[in-house]
Amino acid sequence: MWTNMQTRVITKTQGNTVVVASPGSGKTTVLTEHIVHQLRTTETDAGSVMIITYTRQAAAELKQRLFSQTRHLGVHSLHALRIGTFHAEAFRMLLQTGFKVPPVLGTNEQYGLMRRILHEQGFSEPVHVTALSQALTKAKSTWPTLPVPRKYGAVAAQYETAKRALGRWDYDDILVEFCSHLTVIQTAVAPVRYLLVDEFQDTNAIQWEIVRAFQRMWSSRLFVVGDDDQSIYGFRGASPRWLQEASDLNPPGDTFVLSTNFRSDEKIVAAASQLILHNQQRIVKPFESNSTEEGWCAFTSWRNEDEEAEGVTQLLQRLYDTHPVWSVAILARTRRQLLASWTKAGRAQNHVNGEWHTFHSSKGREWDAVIVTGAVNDNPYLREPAENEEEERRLFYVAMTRARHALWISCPRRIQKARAKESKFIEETKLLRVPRKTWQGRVD
Ligand SMILES: Nc1ncnc2c1ncn2[C@@H]1O[C@H](COP(=O)(O)OP(=O)(O)OP(=O)(O)O)[C@@H](O)[C@H]1O
Repeated sequence: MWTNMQTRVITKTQGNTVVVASPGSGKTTVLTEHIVHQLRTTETDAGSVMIITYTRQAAAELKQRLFSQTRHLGVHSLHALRIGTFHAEAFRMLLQTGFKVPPVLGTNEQYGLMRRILHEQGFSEPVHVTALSQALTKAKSTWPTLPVPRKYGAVAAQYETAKRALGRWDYDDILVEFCSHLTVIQTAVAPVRYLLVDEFQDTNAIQWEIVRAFQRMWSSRLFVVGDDDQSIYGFRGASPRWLQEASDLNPPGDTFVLSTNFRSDEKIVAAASQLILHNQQRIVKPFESNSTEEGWCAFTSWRNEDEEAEGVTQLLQRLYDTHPVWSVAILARTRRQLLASWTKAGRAQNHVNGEWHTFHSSKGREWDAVIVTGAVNDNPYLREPAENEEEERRLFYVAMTRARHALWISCPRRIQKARAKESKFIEETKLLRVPRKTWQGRVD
């Protein structure tokens, strides 16, 4: 049963639409329903519609949802929809212009080339390869492209020369080249009359430029959904600013706020709401749970990572025994941290169920039970200290809001033999510390 606000968004057939929404409020669901409604009830030509998702996996899931939802509805034109990431759709359009598009370097090839150049310049790796690649991505996430920081200037120039000599592009070049060839694209490619973008809070400046270019070239209608509180790709130049800007450009009646969370039980929503209130730069919006269940939300601390891993393993075992059909995820801030806890948990016990994800890769997903591990300040697993506290808080918020019924937060007081301090975000959630013995609570 849709809420009134969801119904208004789904059935809107005129003008631009901006949907600003809280976690679990049905952004992706509403976008999918909206497009089905659009195709069923209006003369919209599916070939003139483009839907942008943030990852290839999200594009595949959206396609699957659309096809399964419309199987019995007589919508036959779905195959004509263009669904993909900004990069994939820009690449396809460049190919359609007849422009000679060179092969794009895969990540391993790109890192190999960078490593060779860094080695020749006497830099050490692997930290610098990652840092260089991120610096280049960030520079090219704006339009026109920004200069890279001075530290990387010489090596970045050499990398660009070497790449050109090989006759290759890298991933970041796709959007830069796209923006450089708008005139030919406008005439050679089937117009995009309706552009829909999911996860709009993770748009960067060059992607926003592409949205604006579509509007200039083809007067494209725009439908975007996003949650500024879930903007977590600042290191790639993403900013929640464009969601605000899209909303500001819209007449007030065309911006909608979805505030009812259909995913998480009450305590989880209450704790996450408390946390995100601490961010200053955000669109203030209500956030309430639709669930009639209290749910479970608890945190505890451990002497060290080994003890934490043992606690998590016991919890997983208990969950497996008491709630065998529940989906479970174990989340950590970084991949290295995840690997460390997975190894420790695996060593403690062979039988470990659940999916293991970083906070970033948990985005857009949901599980019945979520265990957030290694919740400390100044996380030693981060290669560079976190610069943007608000983005770190958003990451923690994304992790917490993946849970449907039970959320456990866990903090080791020593990491890699050094003292670690409990994450300040835990206090901000207003959760009270639970003794280790009763941490499992909900499943005991
Ligand atoms: N009106 C509704 N009634 C019942 N369930 C709903 C309703 N709208 C959405 N849902 C369910 O709520 C859950 C969250 O929906 P969805 O994944 O679309 O949210 P989202 O806003 O994209 O989430 P997030 O941004 O946190 O990833 C899904 O399980 C979806 O089926």
